[in-house]
Amino acid sequence: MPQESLTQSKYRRVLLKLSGEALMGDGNFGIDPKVLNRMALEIGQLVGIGVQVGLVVGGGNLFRGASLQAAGMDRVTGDHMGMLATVMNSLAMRDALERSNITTRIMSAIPMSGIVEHYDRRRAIRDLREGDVVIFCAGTGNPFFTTDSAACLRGIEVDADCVLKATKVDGVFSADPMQYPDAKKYDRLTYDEVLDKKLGVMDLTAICLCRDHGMPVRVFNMNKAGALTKIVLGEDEGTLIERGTSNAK
Ligand SMILES: Nc1ncnc2c1ncn2[C@@H]1O[C@H](COP(=O)(O)OP(=O)(O)O)[C@@H](O)[C@H]1O
Ligand SMILES: O=c1ccn([C@@H]2O[C@H](COP(=O)(O)OP(=O)(O)O)[C@@H](O)[C@H]2O)c(=O)[nH]1
Repeated sequence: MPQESLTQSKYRRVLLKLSGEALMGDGNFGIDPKVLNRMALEIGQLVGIGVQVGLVVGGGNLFRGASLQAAGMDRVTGDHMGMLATVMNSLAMRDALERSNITTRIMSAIPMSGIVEHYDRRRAIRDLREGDVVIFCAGTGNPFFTTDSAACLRGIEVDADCVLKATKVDGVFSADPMQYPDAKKYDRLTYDEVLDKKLGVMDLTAICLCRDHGMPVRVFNMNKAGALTKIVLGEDEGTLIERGTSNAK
């Protein structure tokens, strides 16, 4: 790991959350290989400057328990399908990363011998220290949770400096910017402001977990080329959610 590079970056270790929907690109289901390759490139830039990268990939491009339930399926079965969807996305992401010569491990919350390793926190930390990208798949392993919560949980467990939530929008807004184009973007928010204002960018369980453990979360637009690298170099991209004061009023 290049020591002089490490001094440039604001973070030593990050937990990056990619939504499953981001992997669809312009499609409305599945995985777009062009998007995978672009993300691998961006993640490779982080690894190149010495940042340790943990990754959680969502499953919403394939299955979501809540949508399957709305179509009549048992919720827990739907959530199991959603968690398995995150495994498929993670396999595709590892493939893209390894084609870019980035050593990558996948650890699953649900044992899946022969396909991926079972999650082991100490092993994950060792692998991160060695510069491998570690993808945490199958969410938390439990129904009724989301991969946002899984990302925050794993981020806290492996002692990441920040959870970086990649989305389709530029940060956290006063209302969903997809529905309300006039919504105001926040640069900084406290956890309690996100909860009090019910800002829907991340589920509330995830925000509560981060609040209780002081884990900062930065929400940013993954479609902006170079945004991820700017963030680890300390630039003010997107919205930072953390303890303390804000500009939200
Ligand atoms: N207050 C808000 N600020 C920003 N985005 C919001 C807000 N409320 C809802 N959203 C929506 O949340 C989405 C981000 O969540 P994400 O996990 O990336 O998507 P999804 O849940 O569809 O997979 C954005 O695309 C945006 O439309
Ligand atoms: O700990 C978890 C994480 C995910 N899921 C299921 O997996 C689906 C896909 O995850 P998510 O919706 O978070 O994906 P994203 O929105 O990031 O694409 C969810 O809808 C849930 O059905 C779950 O049951 N438990």
